[in-house]
Amino acid sequence: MPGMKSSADPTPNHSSSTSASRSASSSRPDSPQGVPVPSYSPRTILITDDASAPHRSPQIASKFHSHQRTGMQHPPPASIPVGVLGATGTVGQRFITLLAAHPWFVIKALGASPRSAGKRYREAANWKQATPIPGVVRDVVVVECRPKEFEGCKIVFSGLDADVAGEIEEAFRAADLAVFSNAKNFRRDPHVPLIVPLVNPSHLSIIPQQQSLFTPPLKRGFIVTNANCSTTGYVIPLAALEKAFGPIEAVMVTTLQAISGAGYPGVPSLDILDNVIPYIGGEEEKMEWETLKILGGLSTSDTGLLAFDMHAKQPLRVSASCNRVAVIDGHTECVSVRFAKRPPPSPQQVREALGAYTPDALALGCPSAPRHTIVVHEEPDRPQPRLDRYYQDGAGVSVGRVRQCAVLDIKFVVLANNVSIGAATSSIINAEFAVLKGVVQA
Ligand SMILES: NC(=O)C1=CN([C@@H]2O[C@H](COP(=O)(O)OP(=O)(O)OC[C@H]3O[C@@H](n4cnc5c(N)ncnc54)[C@H](OP(=O)(O)O)[C@@H]3O)[C@@H](O)[C@H]2O)C=CC1
Ligand SMILES: N[C@@H](CC(=O)OP(=O)(O)O)C(=O)O
Repeated sequence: MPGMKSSADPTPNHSSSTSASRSASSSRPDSPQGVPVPSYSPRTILITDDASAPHRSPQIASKFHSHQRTGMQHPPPASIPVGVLGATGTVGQRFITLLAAHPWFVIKALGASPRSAGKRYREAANWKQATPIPGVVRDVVVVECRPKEFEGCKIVFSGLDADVAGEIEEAFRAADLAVFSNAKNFRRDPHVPLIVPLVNPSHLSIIPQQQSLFTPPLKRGFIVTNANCSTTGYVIPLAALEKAFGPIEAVMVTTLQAISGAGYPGVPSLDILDNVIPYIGGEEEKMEWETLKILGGLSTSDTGLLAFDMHAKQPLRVSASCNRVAVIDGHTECVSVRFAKRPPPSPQQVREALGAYTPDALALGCPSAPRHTIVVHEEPDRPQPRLDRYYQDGAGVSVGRVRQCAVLDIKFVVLANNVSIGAATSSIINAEFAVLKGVVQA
Protein backbone atom coordinates (compact mmCIF):
# COMPACT_ATOMS: atom_id res chain seq x y z
CA MET A 1 0.00 0.00 0.00
CA PRO A 2 1.38 3.43 -0.79
CA GLY A 3 2.37 5.49 2.20
CA MET A 4 -0.28 7.77 3.58
CA LYS A 5 0.81 11.12 4.81
CA SER A 6 -1.11 13.78 6.56
CA SER A 7 -0.35 16.94 8.39
CA ALA A 8 -1.65 15.58 11.66
CA ASP A 9 -1.55 17.91 14.61
CA PRO A 10 2.02 17.74 15.86
CA THR A 11 1.30 19.43 19.16
CA PRO A 12 1.30 17.44 22.37
CA ASN A 13 -2.14 16.55 23.65
CA HIS A 14 -3.82 18.15 26.60
CA SER A 15 -2.64 15.84 29.34
CA SER A 16 -1.28 17.82 32.20
CA SER A 17 1.81 16.63 33.99
CA THR A 18 -0.37 15.79 36.95
CA SER A 19 -3.20 14.09 35.12
CA ALA A 20 -3.66 10.72 33.57
CA SER A 21 -5.28 12.14 30.48
CA ARG A 22 -4.54 11.55 26.82
CA SER A 23 -1.17 11.65 25.16
CA ALA A 24 -0.04 12.70 21.70
CA SER A 25 -0.82 10.69 18.60
CA SER A 26 1.96 10.72 16.07
CA SER A 27 2.25 7.34 14.40
CA ARG A 28 0.40 6.62 11.16
CA PRO A 29 0.85 2.95 10.33
CA ASP A 30 -0.81 1.51 7.27
CA SER A 31 -4.50 0.70 7.35
CA PRO A 32 -5.67 -2.61 8.81
CA GLN A 33 -5.36 -5.68 6.64
CA GLY A 34 -8.23 -6.61 4.39
CA VAL A 35 -9.40 -3.04 3.83
CA PRO A 36 -9.11 -1.93 0.19
CA VAL A 37 -7.29 1.37 0.42
CA PRO A 38 -7.14 3.90 -2.41
CA SER A 39 -3.76 5.52 -2.60
CA TYR A 40 -3.38 8.95 -1.06
CA SER A 41 -1.01 11.37 -2.74
CA PRO A 42 1.26 12.88 -0.14
CA ARG A 43 1.50 16.61 -0.58
CA THR A 44 2.65 19.06 1.99
CA ILE A 45 0.78 22.27 1.59
CA LEU A 46 1.07 25.53 3.42
CA ILE A 47 -2.42 26.32 4.48
CA THR A 48 -1.89 30.04 4.09
CA ASP A 49 -0.63 29.75 0.55
CA ASP A 50 -3.03 29.19 -2.33
CA ALA A 51 -0.28 28.67 -4.83
CA SER A 52 1.14 25.72 -2.93
CA ALA A 53 -2.09 23.72 -3.03
CA PRO A 54 -2.08 20.54 -5.13
CA HIS A 55 -3.07 20.42 -8.77
CA ARG A 56 -6.44 19.05 -9.41
CA SER A 57 -8.25 17.74 -12.46
CA PRO A 58 -10.58 20.09 -14.40
CA GLN A 59 -13.51 17.77 -13.55
CA ILE A 60 -12.85 18.17 -9.85
CA ALA A 61 -12.54 21.92 -10.30
CA SER A 62 -15.90 22.17 -11.98
CA LYS A 63 -17.45 19.79 -9.43
CA PHE A 64 -16.73 21.99 -6.46
CA HIS A 65 -17.24 25.21 -8.32
CA SER A 66 -20.76 24.18 -9.21
CA HIS A 67 -21.30 22.99 -5.64
CA GLN A 68 -20.28 26.40 -4.32
CA ARG A 69 -22.27 28.27 -6.93
CA THR A 70 -25.59 26.51 -6.57
CA GLY A 71 -25.66 26.30 -2.77
CA MET A 72 -28.35 23.71 -3.40
CA GLN A 73 -30.29 22.18 -0.59
CA HIS A 74 -31.27 18.53 -0.52
CA PRO A 75 -34.51 17.41 1.11
CA PRO A 76 -34.26 16.02 4.66
CA PRO A 77 -33.78 12.25 4.47
CA ALA A 78 -36.00 9.63 6.09
CA SER A 79 -33.24 7.58 7.70
CA ILE A 80 -29.46 7.41 7.42
CA PRO A 81 -27.50 4.55 9.00
CA VAL A 82 -24.62 5.78 11.15
CA GLY A 83 -21.92 4.35 13.40
CA VAL A 84 -20.06 5.70 16.41
CA LEU A 85 -16.33 5.16 16.95
CA GLY A 86 -15.23 5.51 20.57
CA ALA A 87 -18.85 4.89 21.55
CA THR A 88 -18.06 4.03 25.17
CA GLY A 89 -16.21 7.27 26.02
CA THR A 90 -17.36 10.65 27.35
CA VAL A 91 -18.01 12.06 23.88
CA GLY A 92 -19.26 8.72 22.55
CA GLN A 93 -21.95 8.59 25.25
CA ARG A 94 -23.13 12.07 24.33
CA PHE A 95 -23.25 10.99 20.68
CA ILE A 96 -25.43 8.05 21.62
CA THR A 97 -27.79 10.13 23.72
CA LEU A 98 -28.28 12.59 20.86
CA LEU A 99 -28.37 10.08 18.00
CA ALA A 100 -30.90 7.83 19.72
CA ALA A 101 -33.41 10.68 19.45
CA HIS A 102 -32.30 11.98 16.06
CA PRO A 103 -34.92 12.50 13.33
CA TRP A 104 -32.68 11.20 10.48
CA PHE A 105 -29.72 9.27 11.85
CA VAL A 106 -30.15 5.67 12.95
CA ILE A 107 -27.41 3.97 14.98
CA LYS A 108 -26.22 0.79 13.26
CA ALA A 109 -22.80 0.10 14.75
CA LEU A 110 -20.88 0.97 17.90
CA GLY A 111 -17.10 0.69 17.99
CA ALA A 112 -14.58 0.93 20.82
CA SER A 113 -11.29 -0.64 21.86
CA PRO A 114 -10.58 -4.37 21.79
CA ARG A 115 -11.21 -4.25 25.57
CA SER A 116 -14.88 -3.43 24.90
CA ALA A 117 -15.44 -5.31 21.64
CA GLY A 118 -17.69 -8.36 21.98
CA LYS A 119 -19.50 -6.97 25.04
CA ARG A 120 -23.02 -5.59 25.03
CA TYR A 121 -22.99 -1.81 25.13
CA ARG A 122 -24.50 -1.65 28.64
CA GLU A 123 -21.63 -3.84 29.90
CA ALA A 124 -18.87 -2.08 27.96
CA ALA A 125 -19.78 1.52 28.73
CA ASN A 126 -19.26 3.11 32.12
CA TRP A 127 -22.39 5.17 31.54
CA LYS A 128 -22.13 8.68 33.05
CA GLN A 129 -25.06 10.49 31.46
CA ALA A 130 -27.98 11.86 33.49
CA THR A 131 -30.48 9.96 31.31
CA PRO A 132 -30.52 6.13 31.07
CA ILE A 133 -28.75 4.26 28.26
CA PRO A 134 -31.14 4.47 25.28
CA GLY A 135 -32.98 1.19 24.73
CA VAL A 136 -31.86 1.01 21.09
CA VAL A 137 -28.21 0.53 22.08
CA ARG A 138 -28.35 -1.28 25.43
CA ASP A 139 -27.88 -4.74 23.97
CA VAL A 140 -25.95 -3.83 20.84
CA VAL A 141 -22.67 -5.74 20.74
CA VAL A 142 -19.70 -3.37 20.58
CA VAL A 143 -17.32 -4.05 17.68
CA GLU A 144 -13.71 -3.17 16.97
CA CYS A 145 -13.17 0.01 14.98
CA ARG A 146 -12.66 -1.63 11.57
CA PRO A 147 -14.51 -0.46 8.45
CA LYS A 148 -15.86 -3.94 7.67
CA GLU A 149 -17.76 -3.88 10.98
CA PHE A 150 -19.50 -0.68 9.85
CA GLU A 151 -20.72 -1.90 6.47
CA GLY A 152 -23.95 -0.18 5.50
CA CYS A 153 -23.21 2.98 7.52
CA LYS A 154 -23.12 6.21 5.53
CA ILE A 155 -21.60 8.28 8.29
CA VAL A 156 -19.35 7.49 11.24
CA PHE A 157 -19.02 9.85 14.16
CA SER A 158 -15.72 9.60 15.99
CA GLY A 159 -15.18 10.15 19.70
CA LEU A 160 -11.93 8.20 19.60
CA ASP A 161 -8.97 8.76 21.84
CA ALA A 162 -6.46 10.81 19.86
CA ASP A 163 -3.83 8.11 20.40
CA VAL A 164 -5.72 5.87 17.97
CA ALA A 165 -7.97 8.24 16.03
CA GLY A 166 -5.45 9.02 13.27
CA GLU A 167 -4.99 5.51 12.00
CA ILE A 168 -8.59 4.42 12.48
CA GLU A 169 -10.21 7.48 10.90
CA GLU A 170 -7.79 7.26 7.97
CA ALA A 171 -8.90 3.65 7.37
CA PHE A 172 -12.58 4.60 7.46
CA ARG A 173 -12.05 7.44 4.99
CA ALA A 174 -10.12 5.13 2.69
CA ALA A 175 -13.03 2.68 2.88
CA ASP A 176 -15.17 5.52 1.42
CA LEU A 177 -17.03 6.40 4.60
CA ALA A 178 -17.82 9.95 5.71
CA VAL A 179 -16.06 10.57 9.04
CA PHE A 180 -17.07 13.39 11.40
CA SER A 181 -14.41 13.51 14.09
CA ASN A 182 -13.85 15.19 17.44
CA ALA A 183 -10.23 14.15 17.65
CA LYS A 184 -7.42 16.59 17.00
CA ASN A 185 -5.44 14.40 14.59
CA PHE A 186 -6.57 15.86 11.25
CA ARG A 187 -7.41 19.41 12.27
CA ARG A 188 -4.23 20.82 10.76
CA ASP A 189 -4.53 18.90 7.51
CA PRO A 190 -4.82 21.48 4.70
CA HIS A 191 -7.53 19.44 2.99
CA VAL A 192 -9.61 18.69 6.06
CA PRO A 193 -12.14 21.30 7.08
CA LEU A 194 -12.13 22.27 10.75
CA ILE A 195 -15.74 23.18 11.24
CA VAL A 196 -17.62 24.82 14.07
CA PRO A 197 -21.08 24.35 12.58
CA LEU A 198 -22.45 27.61 13.95
CA VAL A 199 -19.55 29.48 12.34
CA ASN A 200 -17.97 28.05 9.16
CA PRO A 201 -19.90 25.15 7.58
CA SER A 202 -19.09 26.67 4.17
CA HIS A 203 -15.63 25.09 4.58
CA LEU A 204 -17.29 21.80 3.56
CA SER A 205 -16.69 22.96 -0.01
CA ILE A 206 -13.07 21.78 0.24
CA ILE A 207 -14.17 18.15 0.45
CA PRO A 208 -14.02 17.34 -3.29
CA GLN A 209 -10.43 18.57 -3.20
CA GLN A 210 -9.73 16.20 -0.28
CA GLN A 211 -11.33 13.30 -2.18
CA SER A 212 -9.35 14.10 -5.31
CA LEU A 213 -6.08 13.35 -3.50
CA PHE A 214 -6.87 9.65 -3.68
CA THR A 215 -6.33 7.44 -6.70
CA PRO A 216 -9.02 6.74 -7.71
CA PRO A 217 -10.73 9.77 -6.10
CA LEU A 218 -12.97 8.88 -3.21
CA LYS A 219 -16.68 9.12 -3.99
CA ARG A 220 -18.17 9.29 -0.51
CA GLY A 221 -15.25 9.11 1.90
CA PHE A 222 -13.83 12.17 3.65
CA ILE A 223 -12.90 13.48 7.07
CA VAL A 224 -14.42 16.56 8.67
CA THR A 225 -13.19 17.58 12.11
CA ASN A 226 -14.72 19.81 14.69
CA ALA A 227 -12.65 22.06 16.86
CA ASN A 228 -11.18 21.84 20.31
CA CYS A 229 -13.96 22.43 22.84
CA SER A 230 -12.52 25.69 24.19
CA THR A 231 -11.97 26.99 20.68
CA THR A 232 -15.56 26.13 19.75
CA GLY A 233 -17.05 27.96 22.72
CA TYR A 234 -15.44 31.29 22.04
CA VAL A 235 -15.27 31.38 18.22
CA ILE A 236 -19.07 31.44 18.11
CA PRO A 237 -19.32 34.90 19.75
CA LEU A 238 -16.21 36.00 17.85
CA ALA A 239 -17.89 35.06 14.56
CA ALA A 240 -21.02 36.95 15.60
CA LEU A 241 -18.91 40.03 16.33
CA GLU A 242 -16.98 39.83 13.06
CA LYS A 243 -20.25 39.47 11.19
CA ALA A 244 -21.62 42.62 12.81
CA PHE A 245 -18.53 44.81 13.11
CA GLY A 246 -15.88 43.48 10.74
CA PRO A 247 -12.48 41.99 11.55
CA ILE A 248 -11.20 41.46 15.07
CA GLU A 249 -7.51 42.29 15.38
CA ALA A 250 -6.60 40.79 18.75
CA VAL A 251 -8.06 38.43 21.32
CA MET A 252 -6.95 37.57 24.85
CA VAL A 253 -8.73 34.53 26.29
CA THR A 254 -8.39 32.81 29.67
CA THR A 255 -10.21 29.51 30.12
CA LEU A 256 -11.60 27.71 33.18
CA GLN A 257 -12.07 24.22 31.75
CA ALA A 258 -14.22 21.42 33.11
CA ILE A 259 -12.70 18.07 34.04
CA SER A 260 -14.91 16.14 31.60
CA GLY A 261 -12.73 17.68 28.88
CA ALA A 262 -9.99 15.29 29.95
CA GLY A 263 -12.15 12.21 29.30
CA TYR A 264 -12.82 9.48 31.87
CA PRO A 265 -11.37 8.99 34.48
CA GLY A 266 -9.29 12.01 33.44
CA VAL A 267 -7.68 14.22 36.06
CA PRO A 268 -7.21 12.45 39.44
CA SER A 269 -9.51 13.80 42.16
CA LEU A 270 -6.54 14.51 44.45
CA ASP A 271 -5.12 16.82 41.79
CA ILE A 272 -8.27 18.77 40.98
CA LEU A 273 -10.31 18.99 44.22
CA ASP A 274 -9.59 22.20 46.14
CA ASN A 275 -7.40 23.23 43.25
CA VAL A 276 -6.86 24.92 39.88
CA ILE A 277 -4.30 23.49 37.46
CA PRO A 278 -2.89 26.28 35.29
CA TYR A 279 -1.79 24.03 32.47
CA ILE A 280 -3.50 21.84 29.86
CA GLY A 281 -0.89 20.48 27.50
CA GLY A 282 -1.25 21.67 23.91
CA GLU A 283 -4.51 23.48 24.60
CA GLU A 284 -3.28 27.08 24.27
CA GLU A 285 -1.53 26.36 20.97
CA LYS A 286 -4.69 24.68 19.66
CA MET A 287 -6.87 27.63 20.60
CA GLU A 288 -4.47 30.12 19.04
CA TRP A 289 -4.09 28.14 15.83
CA GLU A 290 -7.57 26.70 15.29
CA THR A 291 -9.21 30.11 15.66
CA LEU A 292 -7.35 31.32 12.59
CA LYS A 293 -8.36 28.37 10.43
CA ILE A 294 -12.01 28.61 11.48
CA LEU A 295 -12.47 32.37 11.20
CA GLY A 296 -10.09 32.79 8.27
CA GLY A 297 -12.35 31.53 5.56
CA LEU A 298 -11.42 29.86 2.29
CA SER A 299 -9.80 31.48 -0.67
CA THR A 300 -9.86 30.30 -4.27
CA SER A 301 -6.93 30.64 -6.62
CA ASP A 302 -7.30 31.40 -10.35
CA THR A 303 -7.23 27.68 -11.08
CA GLY A 304 -10.02 27.00 -8.64
CA LEU A 305 -7.91 25.53 -5.87
CA LEU A 306 -9.23 26.14 -2.40
CA ALA A 307 -7.08 26.89 0.64
CA PHE A 308 -7.76 28.03 4.18
CA ASP A 309 -6.61 31.61 4.44
CA MET A 310 -5.89 31.46 8.20
CA HIS A 311 -7.21 34.96 8.75
CA ALA A 312 -4.11 36.08 6.81
CA LYS A 313 -5.92 38.79 4.90
CA GLN A 314 -7.02 40.43 8.14
CA PRO A 315 -4.37 39.34 10.64
CA LEU A 316 -5.77 38.25 13.98
CA ARG A 317 -3.55 37.75 17.03
CA VAL A 318 -4.76 35.35 19.72
CA SER A 319 -3.28 34.79 23.16
CA ALA A 320 -4.80 31.94 25.20
CA SER A 321 -4.24 30.88 28.82
CA CYS A 322 -5.86 27.58 29.77
CA ASN A 323 -6.71 26.30 33.26
CA ARG A 324 -8.41 23.17 34.57
CA VAL A 325 -10.96 23.78 37.34
CA ALA A 326 -13.12 21.55 39.53
CA VAL A 327 -16.27 21.79 37.39
CA ILE A 328 -17.72 18.64 35.83
CA ASP A 329 -19.11 20.01 32.54
CA GLY A 330 -18.95 23.44 30.90
CA HIS A 331 -15.95 25.51 29.91
CA THR A 332 -15.93 29.15 31.06
CA GLU A 333 -13.80 31.61 29.06
CA CYS A 334 -12.94 35.24 29.82
CA VAL A 335 -12.41 37.02 26.52
CA SER A 336 -11.13 40.50 25.55
CA VAL A 337 -11.19 41.68 21.95
CA ARG A 338 -9.87 44.54 19.90
CA PHE A 339 -11.72 45.42 16.70
CA ALA A 340 -10.16 46.85 13.54
CA LYS A 341 -13.11 49.25 13.36
CA ARG A 342 -12.50 52.62 15.01
CA PRO A 343 -14.25 53.72 17.07
CA PRO A 344 -15.10 50.22 18.28
CA PRO A 345 -18.68 49.15 19.02
CA SER A 346 -20.12 49.94 22.44
CA PRO A 347 -20.94 47.19 24.97
CA GLN A 348 -24.63 47.64 24.16
CA GLN A 349 -24.01 47.23 20.42
CA VAL A 350 -21.97 44.10 21.18
CA ARG A 351 -24.79 42.66 23.33
CA GLU A 352 -27.30 43.27 20.55
CA ALA A 353 -25.06 41.72 17.88
CA LEU A 354 -24.41 38.62 19.97
CA GLY A 355 -28.09 38.10 20.78
CA ALA A 356 -29.10 38.55 17.14
CA TYR A 357 -26.59 36.09 15.68
CA THR A 358 -28.25 33.46 13.46
CA PRO A 359 -25.96 30.89 11.89
CA ASP A 360 -26.48 29.35 8.46
CA ALA A 361 -27.01 25.94 10.07
CA LEU A 362 -30.27 27.14 11.59
CA ALA A 363 -31.41 28.89 8.44
CA LEU A 364 -30.69 25.74 6.40
CA GLY A 365 -32.80 23.60 8.74
CA CYS A 366 -30.25 21.49 10.64
CA PRO A 367 -32.43 19.83 13.29
CA SER A 368 -29.75 19.93 16.01
CA ALA A 369 -28.84 23.60 15.54
CA PRO A 370 -29.86 25.62 18.60
CA ARG A 371 -33.00 27.69 18.02
CA HIS A 372 -31.18 30.59 19.64
CA THR A 373 -27.39 30.48 19.41
CA ILE A 374 -26.19 33.00 22.00
CA VAL A 375 -28.02 34.09 25.11
CA VAL A 376 -26.69 37.36 26.56
CA HIS A 377 -27.09 37.63 30.32
CA GLU A 378 -27.67 40.98 31.97
CA GLU A 379 -27.11 39.65 35.50
CA PRO A 380 -23.62 40.53 36.76
CA ASP A 381 -22.87 37.00 37.99
CA ARG A 382 -23.73 34.96 34.89
CA PRO A 383 -22.96 32.77 33.01
CA GLN A 384 -22.16 29.98 35.46
CA PRO A 385 -21.43 26.36 34.48
CA ARG A 386 -23.96 24.79 36.87
CA LEU A 387 -26.77 27.10 35.77
CA ASP A 388 -26.05 27.64 32.09
CA ARG A 389 -24.37 24.56 30.60
CA TYR A 390 -27.63 23.06 29.34
CA TYR A 391 -28.80 26.18 27.51
CA GLN A 392 -30.45 24.89 24.32
CA ASP A 393 -29.66 21.33 25.47
CA GLY A 394 -25.97 22.21 25.51
CA ALA A 395 -26.00 23.38 21.87
CA GLY A 396 -26.15 27.12 22.61
CA VAL A 397 -23.60 29.46 24.13
CA SER A 398 -24.08 31.79 27.11
CA VAL A 399 -22.38 35.16 27.27
CA GLY A 400 -22.38 37.69 30.09
CA ARG A 401 -20.50 40.58 31.66
CA VAL A 402 -20.16 42.44 28.36
CA ARG A 403 -18.24 45.57 29.23
CA GLN A 404 -15.48 47.91 28.17
CA CYS A 405 -11.89 46.65 28.35
CA ALA A 406 -9.30 49.20 29.44
CA VAL A 407 -6.56 47.52 27.38
CA LEU A 408 -8.37 46.15 24.30
CA ASP A 409 -11.92 47.25 23.41
CA ILE A 410 -14.57 44.95 24.87
CA LYS A 411 -14.48 42.03 27.31
CA PHE A 412 -17.03 39.38 28.20
CA VAL A 413 -17.44 35.87 29.66
CA VAL A 414 -18.49 32.83 27.61
CA LEU A 415 -19.84 29.52 28.86
CA ALA A 416 -20.13 26.57 26.48
CA ASN A 417 -20.88 22.91 27.14
CA ASN A 418 -17.64 21.17 26.18
CA VAL A 419 -19.21 17.74 25.64
CA SER A 420 -22.20 19.03 23.63
CA ILE A 421 -21.51 22.02 21.36
CA GLY A 422 -17.82 21.51 22.22
CA ALA A 423 -17.89 17.96 20.86
CA ALA A 424 -20.77 15.62 19.90
CA THR A 425 -23.43 18.20 19.03
CA SER A 426 -21.02 20.00 16.71
CA SER A 427 -20.20 16.81 14.83
CA ILE A 428 -23.87 16.00 14.44
CA ILE A 429 -24.76 19.47 13.12
CA ASN A 430 -21.80 19.26 10.74
CA ALA A 431 -23.18 15.99 9.41
CA GLU A 432 -26.69 17.43 9.11
CA PHE A 433 -25.32 20.38 7.14
CA ALA A 434 -23.39 18.00 4.88
CA VAL A 435 -26.53 15.97 4.23
CA LEU A 436 -28.62 19.04 3.42
CA LYS A 437 -25.88 20.27 1.07
CA GLY A 438 -25.59 16.89 -0.65
CA VAL A 439 -22.00 16.36 0.51
CA VAL A 440 -23.23 13.16 2.16
CA GLN A 441 -25.62 11.30 -0.11
CA ALA A 442 -28.64 10.23 1.91
N1 LIG B 1 -14.42 15.37 26.38
C1 LIG B 1 -14.46 16.52 25.72
O1 LIG B 1 -14.97 17.54 26.23
C2 LIG B 1 -13.90 16.63 24.36
C3 LIG B 1 -13.20 15.60 23.75
N2 LIG B 1 -12.70 15.75 22.49
C4 LIG B 1 -11.95 14.69 21.82
O2 LIG B 1 -12.85 13.60 21.55
C5 LIG B 1 -12.17 12.37 21.68
C6 LIG B 1 -12.85 11.52 22.73
O3 LIG B 1 -12.77 12.16 23.99
P1 LIG B 1 -13.42 11.52 25.30
O4 LIG B 1 -14.74 10.92 24.97
O5 LIG B 1 -13.33 12.57 26.31
O6 LIG B 1 -12.37 10.32 25.60
P2 LIG B 1 -12.59 8.99 26.47
O7 LIG B 1 -11.27 8.64 26.99
O8 LIG B 1 -13.71 9.18 27.43
O9 LIG B 1 -13.06 7.89 25.37
C7 LIG B 1 -12.17 7.37 24.41
C8 LIG B 1 -12.86 6.36 23.50
O10 LIG B 1 -11.85 5.83 22.62
C9 LIG B 1 -11.91 4.39 22.67
N3 LIG B 1 -10.61 3.78 22.44
C10 LIG B 1 -9.49 3.85 23.22
N4 LIG B 1 -8.50 3.09 22.69
C11 LIG B 1 -8.99 2.52 21.56
C12 LIG B 1 -8.47 1.64 20.58
N5 LIG B 1 -7.22 1.15 20.66
N6 LIG B 1 -9.26 1.27 19.55
C13 LIG B 1 -10.52 1.75 19.45
N7 LIG B 1 -11.09 2.57 20.37
C14 LIG B 1 -10.33 2.96 21.40
C15 LIG B 1 -12.40 4.08 24.06
O11 LIG B 1 -12.91 2.75 24.10
P3 LIG B 1 -12.83 1.82 25.45
O12 LIG B 1 -13.93 2.32 26.36
O13 LIG B 1 -13.08 0.46 24.93
O14 LIG B 1 -11.48 2.03 26.02
C16 LIG B 1 -13.46 5.16 24.23
O15 LIG B 1 -14.65 4.75 23.59
C17 LIG B 1 -10.73 12.69 22.02
O16 LIG B 1 -9.96 12.66 20.87
C18 LIG B 1 -10.82 14.08 22.62
O17 LIG B 1 -9.61 14.75 22.52
C19 LIG B 1 -12.95 16.90 21.80
C20 LIG B 1 -13.65 17.93 22.34
C21 LIG B 1 -14.14 17.89 23.67
N1 LIG C 1 -8.55 19.58 25.63
C1 LIG C 1 -9.96 19.68 25.94
C2 LIG C 1 -10.70 18.51 25.39
C3 LIG C 1 -10.11 17.88 24.18
O1 LIG C 1 -10.09 16.70 24.08
O2 LIG C 1 -9.60 18.70 23.25
P1 LIG C 1 -8.99 18.24 21.85
O3 LIG C 1 -10.08 17.55 21.09
O4 LIG C 1 -8.56 19.50 21.21
O5 LIG C 1 -7.82 17.31 22.09
C4 LIG C 1 -10.08 19.80 27.43
O6 LIG C 1 -9.19 19.30 28.08
O7 LIG C 1 -11.03 20.33 27.95
